[in-house]
Amino acid sequence: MKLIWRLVRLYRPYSGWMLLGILLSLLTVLANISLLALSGWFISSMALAGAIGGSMNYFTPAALIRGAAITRTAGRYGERLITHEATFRLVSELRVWFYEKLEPLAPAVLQQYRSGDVLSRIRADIDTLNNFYLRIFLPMIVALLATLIVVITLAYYQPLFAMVELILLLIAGVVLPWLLNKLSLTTGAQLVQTAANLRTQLVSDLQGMGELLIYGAAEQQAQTLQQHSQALAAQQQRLNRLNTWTQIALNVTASLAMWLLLILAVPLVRQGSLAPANLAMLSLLALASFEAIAPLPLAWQSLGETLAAARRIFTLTEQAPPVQEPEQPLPVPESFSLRFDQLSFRYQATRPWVLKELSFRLEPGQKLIILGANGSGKTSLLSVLLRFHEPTSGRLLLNEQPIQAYTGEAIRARLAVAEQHAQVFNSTLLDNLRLANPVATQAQIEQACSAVLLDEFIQQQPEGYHTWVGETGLHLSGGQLQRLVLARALLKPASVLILDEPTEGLDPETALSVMRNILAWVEAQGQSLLVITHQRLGIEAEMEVLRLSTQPQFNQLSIDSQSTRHLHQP
Ligand SMILES: Nc1ncnc2c1ncn2[C@@H]1O[C@H](COP(=O)(O)OP(=O)(O)OP(=O)(O)O)[C@@H](O)[C@H]1O
Repeated sequence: MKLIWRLVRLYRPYSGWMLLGILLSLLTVLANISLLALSGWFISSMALAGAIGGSMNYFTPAALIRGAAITRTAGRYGERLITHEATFRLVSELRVWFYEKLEPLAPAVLQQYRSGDVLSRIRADIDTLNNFYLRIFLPMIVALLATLIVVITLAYYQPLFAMVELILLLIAGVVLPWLLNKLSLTTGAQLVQTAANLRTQLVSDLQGMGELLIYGAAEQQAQTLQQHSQALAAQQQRLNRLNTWTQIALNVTASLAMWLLLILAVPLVRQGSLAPANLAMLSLLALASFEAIAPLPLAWQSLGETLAAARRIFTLTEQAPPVQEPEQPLPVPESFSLRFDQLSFRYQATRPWVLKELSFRLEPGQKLIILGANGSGKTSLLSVLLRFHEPTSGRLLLNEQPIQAYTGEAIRARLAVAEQHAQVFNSTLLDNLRLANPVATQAQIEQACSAVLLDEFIQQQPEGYHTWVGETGLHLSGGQLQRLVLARALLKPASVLILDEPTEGLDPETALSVMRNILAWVEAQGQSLLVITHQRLGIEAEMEVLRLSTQPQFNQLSIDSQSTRHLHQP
């Protein structure tokens, strides 16, 4: 119930559209019921008038029948138009809402999910939420209102008719759907999960197709995919079978209603307390009213599927962001110092410490290398600085104010970062470079590329800066990709340039030249420079060097013996 209430709240901005959809749908159903009932009355009246040689005014009923037919057609058209418009608007808004909810969770929380899983939630689960209004909420409300109107109409002629009709409508609208729901709830939830597993597996297999072929594991993966597909088909088949049987039971109940009313009405006609023409009208009214009930079994069946999709979406969106943003943030000045003060960090309370009581300082314009072996926590340190993770204890100060006083966005706006496994987008070199600085001039872009020695490669390309880099930069060599990421970071107008393993994939000669050029670049821009690396870069003499221990209990940074200068210690 809580889940349904949360769904209703999401739909609230579209309540006007939804209400109009419900009204049009109710009008259509009532027009259809009236059409059948009036036709029954009209044909019987005409036959009776003919039989006794009497006359009757057939203009009014004929006009009413025509009116009902037109209302039914126009109502159906309007209802489809409005309900689908409302749903499409809602789905597009839902995707944006979901994306906005994901943003603060990236990357810390999203790392716990497979990329295909998140993709599946944003696409298929949100699509499934369509069902809630179209297949569940609307048919239920319309069925309820139509039942009320039909039962009141029948009660006007004979309370017993109303009672019989109500019982049969309840069987068709509540008992049958309840049974179907009970039988299909587990399968419905399994179906959502299996479909999600299948998509996740497909995305992951397509991304890693190269490795699967190299390790000869493609056949095995294909078998897993086949198992998921077969499970999905079996679940869909079971749901379809259940649905077909329910529809049959529903039709039988509708016919039963018509026959029972006929049987109950005949003695009344004989007694003269019911007009003969009303016999056909009331029994056809009873039969037609089941049209309003017909979508209910499917509505209940969709409920399992829809609630499972909603649960998967809400589980993700309701995760607490790893970092709390301040209510009244301080502005981040253009130039600032950073100070780690006895800072410790671990990813979870149950996991080992990654950083332990770390203290160091980065002043404006300072150039610092943090040297540490693999797994010593260099990238984690960067994650804390970028506000992707909260320090577990100790303080990180920006201009001597706790980092929590600033928003993550404002801090990141002042930092230019070339991450170790940075993402490049499936676009041109230029687009990827402009990401860091959309207003960069061509001259600035060329300078940055020349600093990282990428200019020659770009000039050799027939399409120059418009060369396509491919998915995750696949059209580039490892070294070219690394230099593209470095050039992108140089282009960002930031106070601090941070490079994580900047020379990864570069040959020693290129690496040294690139690092020297970067030093000159930050000098010219007046930026601070923080380099984190596991290997010496050959520029240590021109920077301050700190060494990070691999064992967090000895994590205090030591000043590297080979460095020439001393670090500002807090
Ligand atoms: N998202 C994460 N969740 C849990 N543990 C993590 C996560 N990321 C890193 N770790 C762990 O934290 C430790 C430090 O990892 P980190 O990537 O910060 O080291 P590093 O010094 O950058 O290593 P390298 O030089 O190999 O890139 C490692 O033991 C790693 O397994």
